[in-house]
Amino acid sequence: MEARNHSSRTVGQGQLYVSDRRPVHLIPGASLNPDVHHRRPIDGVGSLKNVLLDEALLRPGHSEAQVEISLPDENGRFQILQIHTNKMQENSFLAPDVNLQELAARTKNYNGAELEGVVRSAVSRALNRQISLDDLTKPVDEESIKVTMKDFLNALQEIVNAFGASTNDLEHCRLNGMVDCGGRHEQIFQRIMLLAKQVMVSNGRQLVTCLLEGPSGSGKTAMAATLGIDSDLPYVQMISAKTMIGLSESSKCARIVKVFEDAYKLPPSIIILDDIERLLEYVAIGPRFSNVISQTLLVLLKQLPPKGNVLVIGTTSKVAFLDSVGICAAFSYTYRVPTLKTEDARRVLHQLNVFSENDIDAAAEALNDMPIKKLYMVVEMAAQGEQGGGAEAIYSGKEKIKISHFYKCLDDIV
Ligand SMILES: Nc1ncnc2c1ncn2[C@@H]1O[C@H](COP(=O)(O)OP(=O)(O)OP(=O)(O)O)[C@@H](O)[C@H]1O
Repeated sequence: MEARNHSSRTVGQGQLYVSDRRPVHLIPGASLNPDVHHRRPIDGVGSLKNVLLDEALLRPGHSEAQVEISLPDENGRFQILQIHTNKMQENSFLAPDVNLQELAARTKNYNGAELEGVVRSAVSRALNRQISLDDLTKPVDEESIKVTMKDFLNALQEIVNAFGASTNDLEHCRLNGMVDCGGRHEQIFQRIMLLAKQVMVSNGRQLVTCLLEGPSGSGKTAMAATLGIDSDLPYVQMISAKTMIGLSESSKCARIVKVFEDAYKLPPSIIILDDIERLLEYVAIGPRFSNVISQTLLVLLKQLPPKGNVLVIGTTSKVAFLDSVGICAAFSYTYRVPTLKTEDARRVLHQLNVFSENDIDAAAEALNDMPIKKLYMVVEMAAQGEQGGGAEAIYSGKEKIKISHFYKCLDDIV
Protein backbone atom coordinates (compact mmCIF):
# COMPACT_ATOMS: atom_id res chain seq x y z
CA MET A 1 0.00 0.00 0.00
CA GLU A 2 1.29 3.27 -0.84
CA ALA A 3 0.43 6.61 0.68
CA ARG A 4 1.19 9.21 -1.94
CA ASN A 5 2.40 12.66 -1.06
CA HIS A 6 -0.88 14.44 -0.81
CA SER A 7 -2.89 11.88 1.10
CA SER A 8 -4.26 12.70 4.54
CA ARG A 9 -5.44 9.82 6.69
CA THR A 10 -5.08 8.27 10.20
CA VAL A 11 -3.56 5.00 11.39
CA GLY A 12 -5.85 3.45 14.00
CA GLN A 13 -6.34 5.99 16.71
CA GLY A 14 -2.92 7.59 16.22
CA GLN A 15 -1.64 9.69 13.39
CA LEU A 16 1.16 8.94 10.99
CA TYR A 17 2.78 11.67 8.96
CA VAL A 18 4.80 11.24 5.78
CA SER A 19 7.24 13.31 3.89
CA ASP A 20 6.26 15.23 0.74
CA ARG A 21 9.05 13.66 -1.24
CA ARG A 22 8.72 9.89 -1.40
CA PRO A 23 5.96 7.42 -0.70
CA VAL A 24 5.66 5.39 2.52
CA HIS A 25 4.72 1.74 2.37
CA LEU A 26 2.37 0.28 4.93
CA ILE A 27 2.69 -3.42 5.61
CA PRO A 28 0.84 -5.57 8.12
CA GLY A 29 3.74 -6.19 10.48
CA ALA A 30 5.59 -4.58 13.36
CA SER A 31 4.69 -1.40 15.18
CA LEU A 32 4.71 2.16 13.89
CA ASN A 33 8.01 3.91 13.92
CA PRO A 34 7.59 7.47 15.24
CA ASP A 35 10.81 8.55 13.57
CA VAL A 36 9.17 8.73 10.16
CA HIS A 37 9.46 12.22 8.64
CA HIS A 38 6.29 13.87 9.79
CA ARG A 39 3.89 16.10 7.92
CA ARG A 40 0.66 14.65 6.61
CA PRO A 41 -1.57 12.14 8.36
CA ILE A 42 -2.40 8.85 6.57
CA ASP A 43 -5.14 6.37 7.26
CA GLY A 44 -3.37 3.03 7.46
CA VAL A 45 -6.05 0.71 8.79
CA GLY A 46 -8.70 1.44 6.18
CA SER A 47 -6.30 0.98 3.33
CA LEU A 48 -4.46 -1.93 4.86
CA LYS A 49 -4.98 -4.95 2.65
CA ASN A 50 -3.27 -8.25 3.15
CA VAL A 51 -0.86 -7.69 0.32
CA LEU A 52 2.82 -8.31 0.69
CA LEU A 53 4.66 -5.84 -1.48
CA ASP A 54 6.64 -6.67 -4.55
CA GLU A 55 10.35 -6.74 -3.71
CA ALA A 56 10.95 -4.10 -6.42
CA LEU A 57 8.87 -1.60 -4.44
CA LEU A 58 11.01 -2.15 -1.38
CA ARG A 59 14.41 -1.60 -2.97
CA PRO A 60 16.61 1.03 -1.35
CA GLY A 61 15.93 4.56 -2.48
CA HIS A 62 12.41 3.89 -3.70
CA SER A 63 10.61 4.63 -0.50
CA GLU A 64 11.64 6.81 2.36
CA ALA A 65 10.19 4.74 5.15
CA GLN A 66 8.61 1.35 5.50
CA VAL A 67 5.99 1.17 8.21
CA GLU A 68 4.73 -2.18 9.39
CA ILE A 69 1.54 -2.50 11.38
CA SER A 70 1.01 -5.57 13.54
CA LEU A 71 -2.24 -7.47 13.78
CA PRO A 72 -4.41 -6.38 16.73
CA ASP A 73 -4.35 -8.52 19.89
CA GLU A 74 -7.57 -9.65 21.59
CA ASN A 75 -8.05 -6.35 23.36
CA GLY A 76 -7.40 -4.47 20.13
CA ARG A 77 -9.92 -6.61 18.26
CA PHE A 78 -12.48 -5.98 20.99
CA GLN A 79 -11.98 -2.24 20.63
CA ILE A 80 -12.22 -2.41 16.82
CA LEU A 81 -15.46 -4.40 17.07
CA GLN A 82 -16.77 -1.87 19.59
CA ILE A 83 -16.02 1.00 17.22
CA HIS A 84 -17.86 -0.70 14.37
CA THR A 85 -20.88 -1.67 16.48
CA ASN A 86 -21.19 1.48 18.59
CA LYS A 87 -23.93 3.05 16.50
CA MET A 88 -25.87 -0.21 16.33
CA GLN A 89 -25.63 -0.53 20.09
CA GLU A 90 -26.90 3.04 20.59
CA ASN A 91 -29.84 2.47 18.25
CA SER A 92 -30.71 -0.94 19.79
CA PHE A 93 -29.94 -2.89 16.63
CA LEU A 94 -27.68 -5.30 18.52
CA ALA A 95 -29.42 -8.31 20.07
CA PRO A 96 -28.66 -8.85 23.78
CA ASP A 97 -26.88 -12.16 23.05
CA VAL A 98 -24.08 -10.45 21.08
CA ASN A 99 -20.85 -10.93 23.01
CA LEU A 100 -18.07 -8.81 21.53
CA GLN A 101 -15.50 -10.20 23.93
CA GLU A 102 -16.20 -13.71 22.66
CA LEU A 103 -16.04 -12.49 19.06
CA ALA A 104 -12.69 -10.85 19.77
CA ALA A 105 -11.44 -14.18 21.13
CA ARG A 106 -12.66 -16.01 18.04
CA THR A 107 -11.09 -13.63 15.53
CA LYS A 108 -7.43 -14.33 16.11
CA ASN A 109 -5.27 -13.19 13.13
CA TYR A 110 -8.03 -10.84 11.81
CA ASN A 111 -6.96 -7.33 10.93
CA GLY A 112 -9.10 -4.20 11.27
CA ALA A 113 -10.47 -4.33 7.73
CA GLU A 114 -11.47 -7.98 8.13
CA LEU A 115 -13.20 -7.23 11.43
CA GLU A 116 -15.14 -4.45 9.75
CA GLY A 117 -16.07 -6.97 7.04
CA VAL A 118 -17.39 -9.36 9.69
CA VAL A 119 -19.60 -6.62 11.17
CA ARG A 120 -20.92 -5.62 7.72
CA SER A 121 -21.65 -9.22 6.81
CA ALA A 122 -23.54 -9.76 10.09
CA VAL A 123 -25.58 -6.60 9.46
CA SER A 124 -26.49 -7.68 5.94
CA ARG A 125 -27.69 -11.03 7.29
CA ALA A 126 -29.93 -9.27 9.80
CA LEU A 127 -31.30 -6.97 7.06
CA ASN A 128 -31.92 -9.89 4.70
CA ARG A 129 -34.17 -11.46 7.30
CA GLN A 130 -36.46 -8.44 7.09
CA ILE A 131 -36.78 -8.47 3.30
CA SER A 132 -39.62 -10.51 1.87
CA LEU A 133 -38.69 -11.95 -1.51
CA ASP A 134 -42.41 -12.33 -2.35
CA ASP A 135 -43.03 -8.61 -1.99
CA LEU A 136 -39.94 -6.45 -2.43
CA THR A 137 -41.96 -3.26 -2.09
CA LYS A 138 -42.98 -4.14 1.47
CA PRO A 139 -41.45 -1.54 3.83
CA VAL A 140 -38.79 -2.83 6.24
CA ASP A 141 -39.80 -2.73 9.88
CA GLU A 142 -36.75 -1.00 11.31
CA GLU A 143 -37.76 -1.67 14.89
CA SER A 144 -37.46 -5.41 14.44
CA ILE A 145 -33.98 -5.40 12.86
CA LYS A 146 -31.67 -7.15 15.30
CA VAL A 147 -28.13 -8.31 14.58
CA THR A 148 -27.68 -11.49 16.60
CA MET A 149 -24.67 -13.45 17.76
CA LYS A 150 -25.60 -16.12 15.20
CA ASP A 151 -25.27 -13.49 12.43
CA PHE A 152 -21.76 -12.71 13.64
CA LEU A 153 -20.79 -16.37 13.88
CA ASN A 154 -22.09 -17.02 10.35
CA ALA A 155 -20.22 -13.93 9.15
CA LEU A 156 -17.02 -15.44 10.54
CA GLN A 157 -17.49 -18.39 8.17
CA GLU A 158 -17.80 -15.99 5.25
CA ILE A 159 -15.05 -13.47 6.05
CA VAL A 160 -11.88 -15.43 6.61
CA ASN A 161 -8.59 -13.87 7.58
CA ALA A 162 -5.90 -13.79 4.94
CA PHE A 163 -3.03 -14.08 7.41
CA GLY A 164 -2.45 -17.08 9.66
CA ALA A 165 -4.77 -19.84 10.77
CA SER A 166 -8.31 -18.82 11.66
CA THR A 167 -9.71 -19.80 15.03
CA ASN A 168 -12.08 -22.08 13.12
CA ASP A 169 -9.13 -23.97 11.62
CA LEU A 170 -7.59 -24.32 15.04
CA GLU A 171 -10.95 -25.36 16.54
CA HIS A 172 -11.10 -28.03 13.85
CA CYS A 173 -8.12 -29.72 15.51
CA ARG A 174 -10.14 -30.24 18.68
CA LEU A 175 -13.62 -31.01 17.53
CA ASN A 176 -14.54 -32.69 20.82
CA GLY A 177 -13.50 -29.60 22.75
CA MET A 178 -10.80 -30.09 25.36
CA VAL A 179 -11.41 -32.28 28.39
CA ASP A 180 -9.06 -32.45 31.35
CA CYS A 181 -6.71 -35.39 30.66
CA GLY A 182 -4.91 -35.26 34.00
CA GLY A 183 -1.83 -33.71 35.53
CA ARG A 184 0.75 -34.87 32.99
CA HIS A 185 -1.07 -33.27 30.03
CA GLU A 186 -1.79 -30.17 32.09
CA GLN A 187 1.86 -29.79 33.10
CA ILE A 188 3.06 -29.87 29.48
CA PHE A 189 0.40 -27.36 28.52
CA GLN A 190 1.43 -24.98 31.29
CA ARG A 191 5.11 -25.29 30.40
CA ILE A 192 4.48 -24.30 26.78
CA MET A 193 2.13 -21.54 27.90
CA LEU A 194 5.11 -20.15 29.85
CA LEU A 195 7.21 -20.28 26.67
CA ALA A 196 4.44 -18.39 24.85
CA LYS A 197 4.49 -15.73 27.60
CA GLN A 198 8.27 -15.49 27.32
CA VAL A 199 7.93 -14.91 23.57
CA MET A 200 5.19 -12.35 24.19
CA VAL A 201 7.15 -10.15 26.60
CA SER A 202 10.73 -10.51 25.39
CA ASN A 203 12.11 -7.42 23.65
CA GLY A 204 14.92 -9.03 21.71
CA ARG A 205 14.96 -11.45 18.78
CA GLN A 206 14.06 -14.91 19.94
CA LEU A 207 13.20 -18.19 18.31
CA VAL A 208 11.77 -20.59 20.89
CA THR A 209 11.19 -24.09 19.58
CA CYS A 210 9.45 -26.99 21.29
CA LEU A 211 8.51 -30.43 20.09
CA LEU A 212 5.48 -32.41 21.26
CA GLU A 213 6.12 -36.07 20.68
CA GLY A 214 4.04 -39.07 21.67
CA PRO A 215 1.93 -41.93 20.35
CA SER A 216 -0.49 -41.25 17.54
CA GLY A 217 -3.79 -39.88 18.82
CA SER A 218 -2.43 -38.80 22.21
CA GLY A 219 -3.64 -35.24 21.65
CA LYS A 220 -0.53 -33.39 20.44
CA THR A 221 -2.22 -31.44 17.63
CA ALA A 222 -5.20 -30.60 19.85
CA MET A 223 -2.83 -29.31 22.53
CA ALA A 224 -0.83 -27.22 20.04
CA ALA A 225 -4.06 -25.74 18.61
CA THR A 226 -5.32 -24.93 22.11
CA LEU A 227 -2.04 -23.18 22.86
CA GLY A 228 -2.52 -21.18 19.67
CA ILE A 229 -6.05 -20.18 20.71
CA ASP A 230 -5.42 -19.55 24.41
CA SER A 231 -2.09 -17.75 24.21
CA ASP A 232 -2.13 -13.99 23.78
CA LEU A 233 0.14 -14.13 20.73
CA PRO A 234 -1.79 -12.37 17.97
CA TYR A 235 -0.49 -14.30 14.93
CA VAL A 236 -0.83 -18.09 14.75
CA GLN A 237 -0.04 -20.12 11.66
CA MET A 238 -0.31 -23.85 11.16
CA ILE A 239 1.70 -25.86 8.65
CA SER A 240 0.20 -29.29 8.11
CA ALA A 241 0.53 -31.91 5.40
CA LYS A 242 -3.20 -31.86 4.70
CA THR A 243 -2.98 -28.38 3.20
CA MET A 244 -0.13 -29.43 0.89
CA ILE A 245 -1.43 -32.65 -0.66
CA GLY A 246 -0.09 -33.16 -4.19
CA LEU A 247 2.42 -30.31 -4.05
CA SER A 248 5.98 -30.86 -5.24
CA GLU A 249 8.85 -30.77 -2.77
CA SER A 250 9.93 -27.31 -3.90
CA SER A 251 6.38 -25.90 -3.60
CA LYS A 252 6.10 -27.32 -0.10
CA CYS A 253 9.41 -25.74 0.86
CA ALA A 254 8.30 -22.42 -0.61
CA ARG A 255 5.10 -22.55 1.45
CA ILE A 256 6.93 -23.39 4.64
CA VAL A 257 9.44 -20.58 4.08
CA LYS A 258 6.58 -18.14 3.34
CA VAL A 259 4.87 -18.97 6.65
CA PHE A 260 8.09 -18.29 8.55
CA GLU A 261 8.67 -15.05 6.63
CA ASP A 262 5.13 -13.87 7.38
CA ALA A 263 5.64 -14.75 11.03
CA TYR A 264 8.85 -12.69 11.11
CA LYS A 265 6.84 -9.73 9.81
CA LEU A 266 4.11 -10.18 12.42
CA PRO A 267 5.89 -10.95 15.69
CA PRO A 268 5.29 -12.17 18.31
CA SER A 269 3.83 -15.22 16.68
CA ILE A 270 3.32 -18.97 16.88
CA ILE A 271 4.00 -21.44 14.09
CA ILE A 272 2.60 -24.94 14.52
CA LEU A 273 4.42 -27.59 12.48
CA ASP A 274 1.89 -30.39 12.65
CA ASP A 275 2.92 -34.02 12.10
CA ILE A 276 6.47 -33.21 10.99
CA GLU A 277 7.02 -36.73 9.63
CA ARG A 278 4.09 -36.19 7.25
CA LEU A 279 5.59 -32.86 6.14
CA LEU A 280 8.80 -34.75 5.43
CA GLU A 281 6.86 -37.38 3.42
CA TYR A 282 8.27 -40.11 5.65
CA VAL A 283 7.47 -43.77 4.91
CA ALA A 284 8.90 -46.61 6.96
CA ILE A 285 9.65 -48.74 3.89
CA GLY A 286 13.11 -47.80 2.80
CA PRO A 287 12.87 -45.62 4.88
CA ARG A 288 12.15 -42.65 2.63
CA PHE A 289 11.66 -38.98 3.31
CA SER A 290 12.20 -35.65 1.60
CA ASN A 291 15.70 -34.42 2.32
CA VAL A 292 14.90 -31.05 0.71
CA ILE A 293 12.07 -30.35 3.16
CA SER A 294 14.12 -31.71 6.04
CA GLN A 295 17.00 -29.31 5.23
CA THR A 296 14.56 -26.41 4.86
CA LEU A 297 13.11 -27.11 8.30
CA LEU A 298 16.56 -27.46 9.84
CA VAL A 299 17.60 -24.06 8.50
CA LEU A 300 14.37 -22.38 9.65
CA LEU A 301 14.47 -23.99 13.09
CA LYS A 302 17.99 -22.74 13.75
CA GLN A 303 17.80 -19.27 12.24
CA LEU A 304 16.99 -16.32 14.49
CA PRO A 305 14.14 -14.14 13.22
CA PRO A 306 15.37 -10.84 11.73
CA LYS A 307 13.33 -9.10 14.44
CA GLY A 308 10.79 -9.99 17.12
CA ASN A 309 10.03 -13.34 18.66
CA VAL A 310 8.59 -16.53 17.26
CA LEU A 311 7.47 -19.68 19.05
CA VAL A 312 7.55 -22.86 16.95
CA ILE A 313 5.58 -25.85 18.22
CA GLY A 314 6.22 -29.10 16.33
CA THR A 315 4.28 -32.34 16.74
CA THR A 316 5.37 -35.85 15.82
CA SER A 317 4.58 -39.46 16.56
CA LYS A 318 7.84 -40.65 14.96
CA VAL A 319 10.40 -39.15 17.26
CA ALA A 320 13.08 -41.78 16.52
CA PHE A 321 12.97 -40.88 12.84
CA LEU A 322 13.15 -37.13 13.54
CA ASP A 323 16.07 -37.82 15.84
CA SER A 324 17.90 -39.71 13.11
CA VAL A 325 17.59 -36.80 10.66
CA GLY A 326 18.69 -34.27 13.27
CA ILE A 327 15.38 -32.43 13.59
CA CYS A 328 14.87 -33.30 17.27
CA ALA A 329 18.17 -31.63 18.09
CA ALA A 330 16.98 -28.45 16.36
CA PHE A 331 14.18 -28.09 18.94
CA SER A 332 15.16 -26.50 22.26
CA TYR A 333 12.51 -28.35 24.28
CA THR A 334 10.89 -31.75 23.80
CA TYR A 335 7.81 -32.88 25.72
CA ARG A 336 6.26 -36.33 25.59
CA VAL A 337 2.45 -36.25 25.40
CA PRO A 338 1.52 -39.56 27.03
CA THR A 339 -1.32 -42.04 26.62
CA LEU A 340 -3.94 -41.99 29.37
CA LYS A 341 -3.34 -43.95 32.55
CA THR A 342 -6.29 -45.44 34.45
CA GLU A 343 -6.72 -42.36 36.65
CA ASP A 344 -6.58 -40.04 33.61
CA ALA A 345 -9.17 -42.17 31.78
CA ARG A 346 -11.38 -42.09 34.89
CA ARG A 347 -11.16 -38.30 34.91
CA VAL A 348 -12.11 -38.11 31.23
CA LEU A 349 -15.02 -40.54 31.67
CA HIS A 350 -16.34 -38.51 34.60
CA GLN A 351 -16.42 -35.46 32.35
CA LEU A 352 -18.10 -37.34 29.51
CA ASN A 353 -20.73 -38.67 31.94
CA VAL A 354 -21.70 -41.67 29.80
CA PHE A 355 -21.17 -44.46 32.34
CA SER A 356 -23.01 -45.12 35.58
CA GLU A 357 -20.96 -44.42 38.70
CA ASN A 358 -20.62 -48.17 39.35
CA ASP A 359 -19.07 -48.87 35.95
CA ILE A 360 -16.65 -45.95 35.65
CA ASP A 361 -13.78 -47.63 37.52
CA ALA A 362 -14.04 -50.83 35.47
CA ALA A 363 -14.22 -48.88 32.19
CA ALA A 364 -11.25 -46.70 33.19
CA GLU A 365 -9.24 -49.79 34.10
CA ALA A 366 -9.93 -51.28 30.67
CA LEU A 367 -8.85 -48.01 29.00
CA ASN A 368 -5.43 -47.93 30.71
CA ASP A 369 -2.60 -46.81 28.41
CA MET A 370 -4.89 -45.72 25.62
CA PRO A 371 -4.51 -42.50 23.58
CA ILE A 372 -7.40 -40.06 24.00
CA LYS A 373 -8.37 -40.51 20.35
CA LYS A 374 -9.02 -44.23 20.86
CA LEU A 375 -10.90 -43.54 24.08
CA TYR A 376 -13.28 -41.29 22.16
CA MET A 377 -13.63 -43.87 19.37
CA VAL A 378 -14.57 -46.70 21.70
CA VAL A 379 -16.93 -44.55 23.77
CA GLU A 380 -18.68 -43.31 20.62
CA MET A 381 -19.02 -46.84 19.30
CA ALA A 382 -20.38 -48.12 22.61
CA ALA A 383 -22.76 -45.15 22.89
CA GLN A 384 -24.56 -46.29 19.73
CA GLY A 385 -25.78 -49.32 21.72
CA GLU A 386 -26.22 -52.90 20.53
CA GLN A 387 -28.97 -52.00 18.10
CA GLY A 388 -27.48 -48.67 17.02
CA GLY A 389 -29.06 -45.20 17.30
CA GLY A 390 -28.65 -44.94 21.08
CA ALA A 391 -26.13 -42.12 21.12
CA GLU A 392 -28.64 -39.32 21.70
CA ALA A 393 -30.06 -40.93 24.83
CA ILE A 394 -26.54 -41.57 26.16
CA TYR A 395 -25.19 -38.07 25.51
CA SER A 396 -28.33 -36.40 26.84
CA GLY A 397 -27.81 -38.34 30.09
CA LYS A 398 -31.09 -40.32 29.87
CA GLU A 399 -29.25 -43.64 29.57
CA LYS A 400 -25.79 -44.97 30.32
CA ILE A 401 -23.46 -47.21 28.30
CA LYS A 402 -23.74 -50.90 29.26
CA ILE A 403 -20.34 -52.08 30.43
CA SER A 404 -20.67 -55.51 28.75
CA HIS A 405 -21.29 -53.84 25.38
CA PHE A 406 -18.41 -51.45 26.06
CA TYR A 407 -16.01 -54.39 26.54
CA LYS A 408 -17.11 -55.86 23.19
CA CYS A 409 -16.44 -52.55 21.42
CA LEU A 410 -13.07 -52.34 23.13
CA ASP A 411 -12.14 -55.78 21.77
CA ASP A 412 -12.95 -54.57 18.25
CA ILE A 413 -10.79 -51.46 18.54
CA VAL A 414 -7.68 -52.61 20.39
N1 LIG B 1 -7.87 -32.95 25.76
C1 LIG B 1 -8.69 -33.40 24.82
N2 LIG B 1 -10.02 -33.37 25.01
C2 LIG B 1 -10.87 -33.83 24.08
N3 LIG B 1 -10.49 -34.34 22.90
C3 LIG B 1 -9.19 -34.41 22.64
C4 LIG B 1 -8.20 -33.94 23.57
N4 LIG B 1 -6.99 -34.14 23.04
C5 LIG B 1 -7.21 -34.70 21.84
N5 LIG B 1 -8.51 -34.86 21.60
C6 LIG B 1 -9.11 -35.46 20.41
O1 LIG B 1 -8.41 -36.65 20.10
C7 LIG B 1 -8.22 -36.76 18.70
C8 LIG B 1 -6.77 -36.94 18.37
O2 LIG B 1 -6.05 -35.82 18.80
P1 LIG B 1 -4.81 -35.24 18.00
O3 LIG B 1 -5.06 -35.20 16.54
O4 LIG B 1 -4.44 -33.97 18.69
O5 LIG B 1 -3.73 -36.34 18.30
P2 LIG B 1 -2.26 -36.41 17.75
O6 LIG B 1 -1.44 -36.85 18.91
O7 LIG B 1 -1.87 -35.14 17.09
O8 LIG B 1 -2.39 -37.56 16.68
P3 LIG B 1 -1.47 -37.84 15.41
O9 LIG B 1 -0.11 -38.08 15.92
O10 LIG B 1 -2.11 -39.04 14.82
O11 LIG B 1 -1.58 -36.62 14.56
C9 LIG B 1 -8.82 -35.53 18.06
O12 LIG B 1 -10.10 -35.84 17.58
C10 LIG B 1 -8.93 -34.54 19.21
O13 LIG B 1 -10.06 -33.71 19.04
